[in-house]
Amino acid sequence: MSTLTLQNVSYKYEGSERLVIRDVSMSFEPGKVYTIIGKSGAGKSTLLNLLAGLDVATTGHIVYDGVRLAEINRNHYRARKAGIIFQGFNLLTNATALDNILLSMHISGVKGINKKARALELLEKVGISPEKANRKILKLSGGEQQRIGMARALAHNPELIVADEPTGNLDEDTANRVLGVFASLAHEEGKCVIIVTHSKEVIAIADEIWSVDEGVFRPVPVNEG
Ligand SMILES: Nc1ncnc2c1ncn2[C@@H]1O[C@H](COP(=O)(O)OP(=O)(O)OP(=O)(O)O)[C@@H](O)[C@H]1O
Repeated sequence: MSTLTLQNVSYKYEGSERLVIRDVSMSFEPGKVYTIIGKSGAGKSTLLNLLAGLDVATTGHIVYDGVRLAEINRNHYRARKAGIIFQGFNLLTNATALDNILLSMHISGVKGINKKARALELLEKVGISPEKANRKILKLSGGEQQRIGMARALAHNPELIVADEPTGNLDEDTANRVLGVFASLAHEEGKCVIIVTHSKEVIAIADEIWSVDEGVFRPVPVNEG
């Protein structure tokens, strides 16, 4: 398992002079849940995009497994190392939940396991029954789709899990189930889990809390989160 390190990372969007991430240096370790909190527009999603390899730092470096993300094949990084749970990460709506996951496994080159059994097991973990697994995405609710997105992100057994408001659409019981999955990924399977959230329940499972304000990141004592 590898550490994800940010070395003096700053970022500005193309065409803009304003830094939305300002000189961030921090490390994300395996085996921990991190939450990132902060006001709307503070820079949380921008940071997640950088960690997920969807964009590269304007200055500074993001290093994973000893290599700079800017210098590797980031498609490969996303397909093999990182599991990304974003609101806008669309599922194929005309395919079943199960097929969405099987397709993702195929793209990531998952081999040597019973893929269907693994997909059904992941869906069951996030509370999607085998009956719903065989339904087309467009016949499932927003919260169900969100959890299928989560199962899909976990399908290739990533070391790093990056999630943007993963409990946003969920009722309390379902949110608790999903939080249990995140906690067990970190604490039992040794994954690194990074979650952007406004939810107190999510913050409660964090080992480390970071607050972002105008692109500047600061640690928050866990009991004050
Ligand atoms: N594509 C873009 N081009 C230019 N500026 C952008 C772009 N996307 C976001 N921004 C700006 O960058 C800043 C940080 O945005 P970001 O989406 O990271 O905030 P956030 O903390 O995730 O907010 P929210 O909680 O509302 O999702 C904001 O001022 C936003 O307006």
